[in-house]
Amino acid sequence: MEPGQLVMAVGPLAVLHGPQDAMPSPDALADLVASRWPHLPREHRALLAAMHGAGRGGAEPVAKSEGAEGQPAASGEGGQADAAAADGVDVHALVSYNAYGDAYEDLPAADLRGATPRSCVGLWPHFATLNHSCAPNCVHYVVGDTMVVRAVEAVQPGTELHVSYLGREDLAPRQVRQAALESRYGFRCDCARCRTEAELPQQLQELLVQLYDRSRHELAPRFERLASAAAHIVESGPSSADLDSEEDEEEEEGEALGGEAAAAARRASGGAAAAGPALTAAESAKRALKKASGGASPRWSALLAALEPRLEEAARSLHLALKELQEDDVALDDDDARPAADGGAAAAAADATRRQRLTRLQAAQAASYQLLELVALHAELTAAAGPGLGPGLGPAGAPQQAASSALAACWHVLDTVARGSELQVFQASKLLGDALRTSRPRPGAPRSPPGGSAAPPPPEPVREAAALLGQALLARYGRQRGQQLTALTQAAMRAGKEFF
Ligand SMILES: C[S@@+](CC[C@H](N)C(=O)[O-])C[C@H]1O[C@@H](n2cnc3c(N)ncnc32)[C@H](O)[C@@H]1O
Repeated sequence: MEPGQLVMAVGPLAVLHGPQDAMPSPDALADLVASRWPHLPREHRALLAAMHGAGRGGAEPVAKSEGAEGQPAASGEGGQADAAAADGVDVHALVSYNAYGDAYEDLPAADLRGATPRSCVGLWPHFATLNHSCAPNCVHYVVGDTMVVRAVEAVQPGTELHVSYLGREDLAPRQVRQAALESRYGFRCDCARCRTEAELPQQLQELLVQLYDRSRHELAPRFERLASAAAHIVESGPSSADLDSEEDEEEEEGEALGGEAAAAARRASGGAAAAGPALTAAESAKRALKKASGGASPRWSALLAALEPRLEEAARSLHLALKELQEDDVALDDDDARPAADGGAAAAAADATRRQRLTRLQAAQAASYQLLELVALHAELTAAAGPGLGPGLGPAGAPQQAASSALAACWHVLDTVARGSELQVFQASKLLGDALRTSRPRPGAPRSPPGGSAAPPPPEPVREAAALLGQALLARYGRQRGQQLTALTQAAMRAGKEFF
């Protein structure tokens, strides 16, 4: 298969939809299947009964349904569940192992169809035959009712196709990923990425877990405070927010979040593929800043500045550990590093091999994604805070450049473990949006070179960002050309802007 090639586009046997960010519970899906059981065609019952964990008594302990934590046991199973049980099927077990749920369907596809994106939870029997890998060779997403699966790299005959079951927990260290898979799906992951990560020096593995915890529990809450402060500015104007004293700020720590951050937290707890709280809290800080008319206030800038040394300290310890690892390792072996002599097919095969043989450095970078993302967001917020307001501003343009290169680093990490993910598409569309904005001629500047009538070629950063977006779009949506590609690119950029 080639990158972007369609593996399947299949319909569900049962699906429930809800508004975006309010995913119906898997228990409700199990109830639906149980209530319809006596009326299902025999072949559908056979398909369901053949799913992993469906057999009563034969399954491992049932994983708790995602997104249904704290909810009372589903009602209404009654006699209908007995009908399934009489056929030897445990409907709740089969749903918990095989159902797919998402807080929102594919956003660029919904945009292109002019549809309002919905959440969903459903059973797609063909899709449920795919096993998990933490660095999968396929990407999957829902368009309307259809589950779409595409290869994201060249796949040789006989190679197993994998998807990721984890959503944004993909970007956590091995211990976190394995614990999630074990508790939800009852297996211990031993994929190529997990094995590579297990080969990292023990001290580095511990540091990666520490930094992940720190990103989520210490640094992300500070971004939440930033979001609360910006939301406050939106509601009451910059002056009153600036009057808050330092003591107030300390007291606020850990308090209920502002509107934007609370929405982000709700989103984060929405379901299977919802984003991790660290990421959404930081993203919401940026969204809130955008809404704050007049940009950053001095207080907001002070909070941003206070974050800098903490992030820097964490980033420095990671940087030193990775440098040490790099010195120990030959990152790519000679075969992988040599350019392919015989054209596209060989290059594609080399690319697939490289991804399957993730280097230790790549595995360590992927496990520290949460921190890299926060560093990138901090750089972005600093650039957005405007000249003279942000902390540590160097020469004009420097904060924007720092933000772009941090974002590009995130894109490359995603390319090793989450190629074709919506996050990779959105990071690339953000890069392109920023590159286009900074390359836009200033008001009053001549639009084309004096004496020349042809439009100038796009500046280098724009071309580079467009190429990264093109690669992510190819992996996720397959080969597109001409107007279709233009429409898809624009939809991805609109959806990315909405999302972040
Ligand atoms: C949706 S099913 C996938 C298809 C399943 N393997 C089958 O034969 O029907 C999910 C279950 O497959 C198994 N599984 C999926 N990925 C796995 C992996 N990487 N290693 C071991 N077991 C895996 C686990 O038992 C998990 O609960």
